[in-house]
Amino acid sequence: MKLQELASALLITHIHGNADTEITGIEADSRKIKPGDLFLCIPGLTVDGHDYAPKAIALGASALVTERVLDLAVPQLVVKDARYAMAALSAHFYGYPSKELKLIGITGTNGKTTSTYLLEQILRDQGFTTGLMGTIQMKIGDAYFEMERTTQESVDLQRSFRSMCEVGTDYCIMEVSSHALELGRVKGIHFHSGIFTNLSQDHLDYHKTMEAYAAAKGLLFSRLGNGFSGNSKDRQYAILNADDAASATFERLTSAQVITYGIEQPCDVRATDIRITAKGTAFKLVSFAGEMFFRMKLVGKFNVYNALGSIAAALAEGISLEAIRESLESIAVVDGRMEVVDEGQDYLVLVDYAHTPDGLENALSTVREFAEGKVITVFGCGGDRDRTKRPMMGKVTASYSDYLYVTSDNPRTENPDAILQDIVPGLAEVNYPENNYELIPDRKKAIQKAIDGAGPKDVILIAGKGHETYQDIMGVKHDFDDRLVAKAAIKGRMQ
Ligand SMILES: CC(=O)N[C@H]1[C@@H](OP(=O)(O)OP(=O)(O)OC[C@H]2O[C@@H](n3ccc(=O)[nH]c3=O)[C@H](O)[C@@H]2O)O[C@H](CO)[C@@H](O)[C@@H]1O[C@H](C)C(=O)N[C@@H](C)C(=O)N[C@H](CCC(=O)O)C(=O)O
Ligand SMILES: Nc1ncnc2c1ncn2[C@@H]1O[C@H](COP(=O)(O)OP(=O)(O)OP(=O)(O)O)[C@@H](O)[C@H]1O
Repeated sequence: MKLQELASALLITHIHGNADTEITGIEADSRKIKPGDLFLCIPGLTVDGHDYAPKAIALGASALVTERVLDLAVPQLVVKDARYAMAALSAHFYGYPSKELKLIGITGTNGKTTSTYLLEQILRDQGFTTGLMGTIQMKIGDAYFEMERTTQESVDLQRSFRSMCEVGTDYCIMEVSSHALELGRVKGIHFHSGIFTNLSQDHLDYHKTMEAYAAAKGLLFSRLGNGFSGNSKDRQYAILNADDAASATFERLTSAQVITYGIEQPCDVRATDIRITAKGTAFKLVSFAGEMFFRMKLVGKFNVYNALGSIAAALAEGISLEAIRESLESIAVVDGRMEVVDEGQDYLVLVDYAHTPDGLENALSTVREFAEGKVITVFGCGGDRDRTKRPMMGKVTASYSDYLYVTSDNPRTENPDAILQDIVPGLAEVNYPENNYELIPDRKKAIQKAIDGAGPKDVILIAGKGHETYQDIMGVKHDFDDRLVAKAAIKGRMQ
């Protein structure tokens, strides 16, 4: 594509340099430049992409997008906001692929990953070709890719959507993080529907206030507005959790058709008569499409919410309640979410990704409902992330646990002992007895100790890492998988 053609996406008519320069790719990271690429100079939060322009040119970049003219011998598109330009240009370069897919975005503090898998399963069982994007992985056709972030940068998103179109994808289900919404990563993307799971404290290191965090989430719904999805005449849906106060605001922001789901408040898709055991969840579904009993293998009331959001989205696509039930009942586990580590021991070991105060509260209140013995929790808090969450997470775990092992969870560049000390005031807040907890920064030792000390029928919840297979210490990712560590410890104890 010629540079001039690309510039038309931004209504730019003046180009510094040769407007006929051929652009064969588009990239915002100098380390990934290939000859012929347009390099976007993004002023970041840590470094300025303009500083990497010479490196990009040395690797073959044929033109630049800049926020100021650089004294470099390649054509330049000078823009006011390079991030915005990145979103608009990459959508244009890849031919607006999101208009060729039915894209369902899922946002909220907790439950995004789980919900993507539930909805994906329902749609696949109907014979649709699905793509998926989220924290654990991206799926394009039959290929799987590991993800660096929950929601990619706009260039990578558009590229991925184009690849999905090429393999005949009908639906893409993607997690949309608040960072992505705030940083404009999803600008210029046509969403068919949006699902909101819930809102509770997280990521305040970035958003600073809950109001700003909520406003970022709301951007998904304010964009779902014109009643039509891309070029097609399909109706857009905003699927909102009626039990979360933020939904009322999102409902006001959107002009898409709203479908509400929940347990407590009157709504369109509602679960009643909920039963929760260590083996799964049962509930009666009452909806505009009829009533039906569901029996899922997924554990926890929060998974009823995740199921309800997916049921509402699937009903909006015209899928029958019977078919939805069959799909949901076939799902055994979502990677690292309430995953049971079973070596035949007489106590229950669960690995769960809960890493927010609300996520922990949901996971632990569920465990409390079925635990016949003591509840023992192993958990920690991430380094270089929202510090105000730490005492809150301490308070929540203490409120629901009989014994606690406070340990490390990706300390990153922080001192692990200092993070543990930030959690302790939360325990004190609920007068948690000092001899009911131990601070063990070494996560492997903490898990081993929890398992060695468990009695018959006790439940050990190992929270925070879920599917993750590393521990980030000083920016280095060391192999670490809670499930493997727990398995080895259980076997070790049996010998
Ligand atoms: C807060 C945030 O999201 N920051 C993202 C942002 O960083 P930044 O603006 O500081 O960028 P930067 O690192 O200063 O770089 C500026 C520019 O220079 C370029 N550069 C940089 C170095 C170089 O050698 N060459 C080069 O070209 C970069 O590609 C970039 O275009 O742009 C970078 C480039 O795309 C991202 O890597 C970075 O994500 C960081 C790693 C991150 O941790 N993001 C997390 C917080 C995040 O996005 N999380 C959400 C939510 C997860 C959840 O819900 O739990 C997610 O969607 O994953
Ligand atoms: N609907 C929900 N409400 C509250 N907590 C939930 C819900 N669903 C899952 N959780 C808890 O949050 C944890 C993370 O779930 P999941 O990975 O689905 O969320 P997520 O929104 O994708 O998280 P992240 O943005 O950090 O990747 C689970 O392990 C569980 O403990």
